[in-house]
Order: sequence, then structure tokens, then C-alpha cells
Amino acid sequence: MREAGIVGTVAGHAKSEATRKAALEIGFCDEVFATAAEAVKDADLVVLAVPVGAMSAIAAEIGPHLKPGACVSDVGSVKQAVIEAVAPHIPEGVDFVPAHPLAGTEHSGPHSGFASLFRNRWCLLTPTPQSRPEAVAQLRAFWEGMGANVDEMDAPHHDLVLAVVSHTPHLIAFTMVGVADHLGRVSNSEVIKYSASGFRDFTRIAASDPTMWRDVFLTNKEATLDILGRFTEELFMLQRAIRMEDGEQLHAYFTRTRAIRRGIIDAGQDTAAPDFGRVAAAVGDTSPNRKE
Ligand SMILES: NC(=O)c1ccc[n+]([C@@H]2O[C@H](COP(=O)([O-])OP(=O)(O)OC[C@H]3O[C@@H](n4cnc5c(N)ncnc54)[C@H](O)[C@@H]3O)[C@@H](O)[C@H]2O)c1
Ligand SMILES: O=C(O)C(=O)C[C@]1(C(=O)O)C=C[C@@H](O)C=C1
Repeated sequence: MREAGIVGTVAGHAKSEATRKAALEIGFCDEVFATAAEAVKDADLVVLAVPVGAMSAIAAEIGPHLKPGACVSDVGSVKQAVIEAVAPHIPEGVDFVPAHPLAGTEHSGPHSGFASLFRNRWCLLTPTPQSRPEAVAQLRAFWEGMGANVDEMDAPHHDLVLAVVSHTPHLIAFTMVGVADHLGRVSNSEVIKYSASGFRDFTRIAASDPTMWRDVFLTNKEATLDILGRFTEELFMLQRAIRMEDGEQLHAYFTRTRAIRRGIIDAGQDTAAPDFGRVAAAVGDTSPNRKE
């Protein structure tokens, strides 16, 4: 926000004094407050950036202190649950426009932010029927100002899409790292040492914040279970093909998945930015927390 010059004063709240101190020291915030109620006083835009399970409590705390005409948004990874948690606490005359930037790393806390984090990444807005178009347009401009590409969709669809592209893949990564850990015959140091890029990313993802991910699965339960069910069915089918030495079936399956991936690229839909490392390097970001 600062780099793009689209913000005046940044007021922050964090529960821990150490986090508030760090946010001030690195210039992430101009002011910090021990309570969310104080932080939102006089704010034009309030962005809730807590785990999805904490959204309701924080919305209840700030509700009575919001300035008329303010806009409340959030960055939660699940949208329907956030709307149910936050909307009841938004007073008349205040807008609520839920949002989800599809960008992040496995690291937490103020030191993990870097200016290019949202550049050329998607940010999905999931307005509610009560969100005024002017407020949605303003939030769109806010994210575009930070270099993000913005799309709008309804919250249930967002949750299904994210179950496919983020939540279930994370669960698979968590599980695979757990499997590697349980396997006594391959040591943990070998897992790291010999992991090729795919599994290396699994281990990176497995280091993500446990509270954040617990809340994602508890609040996007239906969609994740749906996708996980489909995943397990296909996995069993492949497992059987391996056991039966059915090379034809394996080859046909992998041919299909290759065609899907190539189809996505040929259709010009692979609009994701290059990985953070390259983006960060291109802008000279020296954040120690950016992706390798
Ligand atoms: N990390 C990612 O990749 C990513 C990407 C997009 C969206 N998100 C979403 O963004 C939100 C924040 O995630 P993050 O990665 O910035 O996490 P983070 O751990 O860096 O920050 C979350 C902060 O919320 C605080 N917190 C927790 N419960 C609280 C409560 N009840 N009241 C006040 N503060 C509380 C924590 O102490 C922590 O400082 C989550 O909803 C997450 O789903 C994360
Ligand atoms: O690269 C990562 O660390 C991420 O997993 C970021 C990621 C994702 O792409 O799935 C994780 C959760 C979010 O809600 C948005 C982004």
C-alpha cells in the first residue's frame, strides 16, 4: 500500500506486544493499538487479517466503533464462513466487501510481508447483496493499486474453487509430509536433501500456520470433503492400476492430465505470476521470508 502510494495512515492491531512493536519498527504501521476497537476508530478502510475462526470475535469487537461511511473488508481464505461471521456485526452505514488475495507464503507475522506480495496475483472479491457497488469498485481499485488482478464471484463458488486449487492440495501436502515423517526407512534429512522441486514445495507448505489451516478446513468443510472424496476415488483407481500393472490405464490417465494442463496454458488462462522468488528478485526485494 505504501509503495503504491495508496494509503494515508496505517493503524494496526495485534494481540501480542512483540508483534505490535515489530510492526512499528519495520514501518509496517504508523500507529499500533492493543485493541481492535481503538485501531478502527476513524478508519476509512478496515481489513481483517486474522484466522477465519477469529473473524466473528474481532468483528463483534469493532462493530460499535466503526466510522459511518467506512468500508470493512478481510483477507480470509474462506468466504462464506467469513460473511456469516462478520456481516451481523456491521452497522448500518458501513460497507462490507469480503476479499481474498490468492497470495501468501508459509510464514506469519509482520516480517513476512513484502511489497511485491500481491503483484500480478489474483484477488477475489465476494460482495454480498448488501455491498454497495461504489464500495466494491473502491476495494477493486485498492487491490489493483497493489498490482493484483481482481475478479468477483459469489462466496459459495469461491469456496468450491479454492477447495480445488488451494485447500485440498494443502491437505495432500500436509499428509505427504506426515507420511514421509512416519516412514522410518527414509530419514527426515534425506527427505529434505533429496526432495525435488515438487516435494520441496510440499515441505514448504507443511510449514504453514496450523491455526490458519485448521480454520480453513473447519470452515470450508463441505467443499473440501467433496473434492477430497473425488481425489480419493481417483487415487484408489490409480492405486489399483499400479497393483494390476495396468500400464495402459496409467498412461491414459497421465496423457489426459497433461492435456488438461497444456489446454489451460494454450487457452491463455495460466495468468498466474511467476513465483514470488522471481518477482521479488525483479524488484530487488530482500525479504528473508520470500519464497526461495
Ligand atoms: N498465509 C497465506 O498464504 C494467506 C493467503 C491469503 C489469505 N490468508 C488469510 O489471511 C488471514 C491471516 O493470515 P496470515 O497468513 O496473515 O496470518 P498471520 O499469522 O501472519 O497473522 C494472523 C494474525 O492474527 C492474529 N490473531 C489470531 N487470532 C486473533 C484474534 N482472535 N484477535 C486478534 N488477532 C488474532 C495472530 O496472532 C496473528 O498475528 C487468514 O484468514 C488466512 O486464511 C492467508
Ligand atoms: O504459497 C503459499 O504458501 C500458499 O499456499 C498461498 C495460498 C495458496 O496459493 O494456496 C494459501 C492460502 C491462501 O488463502 C492463498 C494463497
